[in-house]
Amino acid sequence: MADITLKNLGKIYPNGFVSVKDVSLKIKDKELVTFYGPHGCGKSTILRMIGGLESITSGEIWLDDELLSNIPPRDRPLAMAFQNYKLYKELNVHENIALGLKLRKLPRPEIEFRVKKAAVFLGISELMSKKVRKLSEIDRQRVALGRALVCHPKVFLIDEDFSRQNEMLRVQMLSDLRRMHEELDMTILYVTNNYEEAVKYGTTIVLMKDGEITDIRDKANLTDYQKISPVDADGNI
Ligand SMILES: Nc1ncnc2c1ncn2[C@@H]1O[C@H](COP(=O)(O)OP(=O)(O)OP(=O)(O)O)[C@@H](O)[C@H]1O
Repeated sequence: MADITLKNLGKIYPNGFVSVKDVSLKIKDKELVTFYGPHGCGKSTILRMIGGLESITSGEIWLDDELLSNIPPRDRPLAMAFQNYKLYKELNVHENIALGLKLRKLPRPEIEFRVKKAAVFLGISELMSKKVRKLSEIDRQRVALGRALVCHPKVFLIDEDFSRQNEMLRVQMLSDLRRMHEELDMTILYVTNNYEEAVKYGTTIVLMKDGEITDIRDKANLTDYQKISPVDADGNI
């Protein structure tokens, strides 16, 4: 289970800027939620607060029945995808994927089982003994996904920033994520400035403006107009 509940969440940066205002949202287990809104509307701040990279000014974040702020960021059952995925280029693919599990001192057979399973899922089984520095960017991205996958995260957080400059990487990552969502039943939160993408991949689309949620749209119930436009009849997001 991985229900996420945001209760009256707020963020004021130290310089006084109010980035997120009183956001409440319930994300159900196994949803793929896309956050869409103009630059600076607070989407990434919400993701960073969930991930523990940013402190919360007010409100609460719950993961199922646990208050997330009680769990140190490194112990949260979350995975985050970022542009710089910190792979060790001189280690091979297997070593990179297994690294987190070895640090946690999991039994070797369990590590082997998880690494193999992730590699098959991501289609990189043939690459296990290759050094990361010899891989293409797409395969490196998959190794990074593999490293997250083997830790069995309940929730995946992705900011589109991670591949803003490379369209091919981005499309590949999104299709891998969709498979992870459909086949591994993961809860995924994805932040984007591209409405078409938000609708294509999201099961729920959260629209934001000026630090607030303005609409929550269920993909299954989108009108023809909402399928192509974030803007309502009054011209607002
Ligand atoms: N450390 C900070 N100090 C002050 N203001 C900040 C800080 N980080 C972000 N902000 C401001 O908070 C607002 C929300 O930022 P955030 O990155 O969450 O927006 P976003 O919706 O994800 O935008 P983008 O699509 O450009 O990434 C922006 O106006 C940003 O300038």
